[in-house]
Amino acid sequence: MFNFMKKKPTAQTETPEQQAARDSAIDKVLLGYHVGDTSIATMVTGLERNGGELTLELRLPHESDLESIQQALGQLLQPHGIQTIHMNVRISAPMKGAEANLPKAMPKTTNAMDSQSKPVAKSDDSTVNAEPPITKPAPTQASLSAHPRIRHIIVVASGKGGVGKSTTTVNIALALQKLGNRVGVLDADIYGPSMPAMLGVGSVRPELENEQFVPINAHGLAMLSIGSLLDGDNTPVAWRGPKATGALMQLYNQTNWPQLDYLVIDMPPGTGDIQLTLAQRIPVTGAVIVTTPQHIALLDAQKGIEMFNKTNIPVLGVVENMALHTCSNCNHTEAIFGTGGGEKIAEQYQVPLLGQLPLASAIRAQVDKGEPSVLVDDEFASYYLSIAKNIETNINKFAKPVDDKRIF
Ligand SMILES: Nc1ncnc2c1ncn2[C@@H]1O[C@H](COP(=O)(O)OP(=O)(O)OP(=O)(O)O)[C@@H](O)[C@H]1O
Repeated sequence: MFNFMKKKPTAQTETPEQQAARDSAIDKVLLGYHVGDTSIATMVTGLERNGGELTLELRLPHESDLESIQQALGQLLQPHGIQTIHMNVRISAPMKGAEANLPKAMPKTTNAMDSQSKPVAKSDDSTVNAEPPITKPAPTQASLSAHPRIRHIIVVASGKGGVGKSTTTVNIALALQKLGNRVGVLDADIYGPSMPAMLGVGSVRPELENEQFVPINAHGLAMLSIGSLLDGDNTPVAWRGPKATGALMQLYNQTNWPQLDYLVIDMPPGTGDIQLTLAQRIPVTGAVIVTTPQHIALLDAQKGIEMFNKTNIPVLGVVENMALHTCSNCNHTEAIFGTGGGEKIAEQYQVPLLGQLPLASAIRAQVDKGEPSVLVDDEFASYYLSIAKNIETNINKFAKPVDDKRIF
């Protein structure tokens, strides 16, 4: 089920349970309604509900019959308490050379009770009007409510792939658990979901309970990965745009997360649309940026920090991975890539340097075995524990305001 819900604080008297039930019913309607052969849920790029008022952002195929979509959704959603639907529609450009008679835009507001709604405006100018701008501003972090059962959401990001983000995520999550916290992990790395293998649960599939995913118990962590939902072994997922963000939002929203002190999200590498959308839709307490000492990785890390600054997500700090080399023969540790990269970036952007990690074949060997360093408490566990302690020290000042209606 797709769920793009952003709950706005309203004067409504819905309890969180009622909100969740209504949101879930709306998701089902969207999932079950098809445009051509495709569920309209995959065309939703934004969704917000405020009581009986629903705002949908949609990207529809150019041949869509907007008027009948509008009326059908109105009728289907009315039994679920939706009286008004606001729709902002982008129409995909037609195939080159195709005849087109594209609608300009949906009427801004539709009364779902009114089956005699006005015809959709049409335009003959397909080139100019194929992509009418979305007029609604993107959601901001300040407008997102905290998850009812999750105290802190931490995203672990890197501007560049292969810097050890997932290895660091899994070890930090285990370290936070070791410090006495209830911890969940959401593997959002659609390009190479590696959490299940790193936690030794690669072949386990999550169960469904009341149409919600039940996270996999991975050494005490509540883990869910886009990889756990794929049949293939290590095939990178080439999803893009709304489909990817829709699937990831579904993992976040449609999962029966237990009571958690921390949900650690392993983000896809990079600073593109998917990362930006996730950062705008999930109520994040703070971001951890993983980088390596090499200059190019640092430049990419800067892009990451700038993206989080733009979306008003506090950067909890930078982790410099593979900063030191530990010789597997003599255990001597040395900064073979030079020193000071992480410190420089931390200083420049006024963010803490949470820690520096050695490049050590044992760290790789442990995650390859599905038994990360912190789990087996090897000589590298203390580095991750120290980072987790630094995160704990910093995080409370960034905590999201707690909703009065929280159910714990
Ligand atoms: N500190 C380290 N010492 C030695 N090897 C490491 C270290 N950190 C990560 N690795 C290894 O580097 C490789 C890449 O790590 P990882 O998959 O965590 O990176 P990533 O940034 O998540 O990659 P991607 O962006 O492709 O998902 C893995 O083989 C991992 O075992």
